Amino acid sequence: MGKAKDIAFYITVCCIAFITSKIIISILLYKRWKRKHLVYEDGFSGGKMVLFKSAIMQQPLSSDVLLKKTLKLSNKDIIGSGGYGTVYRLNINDSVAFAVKRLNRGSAERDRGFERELEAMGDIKHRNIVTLHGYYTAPHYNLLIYELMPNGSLDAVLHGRSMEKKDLDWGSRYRIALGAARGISYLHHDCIPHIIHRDIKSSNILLDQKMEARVSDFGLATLMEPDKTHVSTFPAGTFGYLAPEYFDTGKATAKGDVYSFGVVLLELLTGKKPTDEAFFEEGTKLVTWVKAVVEDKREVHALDSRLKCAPTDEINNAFRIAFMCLEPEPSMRPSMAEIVKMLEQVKSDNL
Ligand SMILES: Nc1ncnc2c1ncn2[C@@H]1O[C@H](COP(=O)(O)OP(=O)(O)OP(=O)(O)O)[C@@H](O)[C@H]1O
Repeated sequence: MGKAKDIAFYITVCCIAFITSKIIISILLYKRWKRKHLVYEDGFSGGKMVLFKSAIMQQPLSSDVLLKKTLKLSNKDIIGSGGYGTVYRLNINDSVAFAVKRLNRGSAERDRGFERELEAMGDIKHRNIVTLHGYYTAPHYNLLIYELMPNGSLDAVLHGRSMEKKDLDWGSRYRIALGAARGISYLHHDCIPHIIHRDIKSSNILLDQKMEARVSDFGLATLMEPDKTHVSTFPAGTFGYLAPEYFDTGKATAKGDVYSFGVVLLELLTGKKPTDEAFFEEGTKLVTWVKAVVEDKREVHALDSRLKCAPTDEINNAFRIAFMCLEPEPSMRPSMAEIVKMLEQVKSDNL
C-alpha cells in the first residue's frame, strides 16, 4: 500500500514539474517574442499592427503616427501595383520611409499560420533581400511593411518609361546579377527551411540607393496560398521566366528559380524584356531567340547595343552561365551557390 502511495506521489510530482516547465518555457518564449516585436491593436478598425524590432525600428518612431499614416495611404501615394496588390510609399519623416504593400485578399479567412509565415519572412535579413519590417492585419485587408527601395525595380530601370529608365553599364549590370544571385542563394541554401522564391523576374529585383540588387516578394506565393508548403503545386510565376518543366509538373523547385535567374541574366545581357509581346507574336521567347542567335555565332546581335564596349570575355562568360541556368533538364542546371561562385570569377573587381 505504502509503495502505491509512493508511486502516486512521484507521478504527481513529475506531472507538476512537467506542467510548470511548460508554463515557464511559454512565458520565456513570449517574452522573447515581445522583445523582438512591437504590437499595436487598433480598436477603431479592429486591426493589429506588428513591427519587427530592428535598427530602423529602434528610432523614436511613434507607433500611433505609423499606424495613422499607414491607414491614411491613398492613391497619390501609389508606387505601383502587381499580382498580389498595390504598393504605396509611406513617408514617416525626412529620413524614414517605407514601401507598404496592400494585399488583394482580406484576412478574414486567415489564421495564425499566416502571421507565422510573415514572422518567418521578417527574420530573413540579408544585404541582397528586401527586409520586411512588419505587417498590419485587419478583417478585410492586410498590409506588408517593407524597406523602401529608392531606385525601383530592375525591370523599370531596363525597360521603363524614360523617367525611370537608366543607362546601366556592364559593371552595374554585372553587380546587380551577382547581388541577386547572392540573395536567391541565401534563400535556397541558408534559410531553414529552405525557401523557393517561385517568381524570380526583373520586377522582383529592386535597387537600393547604391543600385545594389535586393530580391523582393519572396514567400509571397506561399503566403497567398492557403495550403502552405515550400514546394508547391500552386500556379505561381510569370510567363517568360518559368522553367519548361513547370508546365508539366506544376511544381515550384529551386532549379525552377535557377532557370528564372538565367532568364534575368539574358535580360541584362540583351536589354530585351522576356515578357515582350513581340516574342509571343512571333511564337518564340527570349530564351529560344537568344539560343538560336548564339548557335549561329551571331552573339553580337543578341547583345544590348549599350554594352558594345564591355569586355568580350566577360560577356561570353555571362552568356555561358545563363545557358547553364537555362538547361532544359533541371538536374543539369547549377545550384544558386555554384552560380554565385561562377559569377564571382567573371570579374575580378566584383566586390
Ligand atoms: N520595397 C519596395 N520599394 C520600392 N518599390 C517597390 C517595393 N516593392 C515593390 N515596389 C514597386 O511596386 C510596384 C509593384 O510591385 P509588386 O511587387 O506588387 O508587383 P510586380 O513585382 O511588378 O508584379 P507581381 O506582383 O506580378 O510580382 C513595382 O513597380 C515595384 O518596383
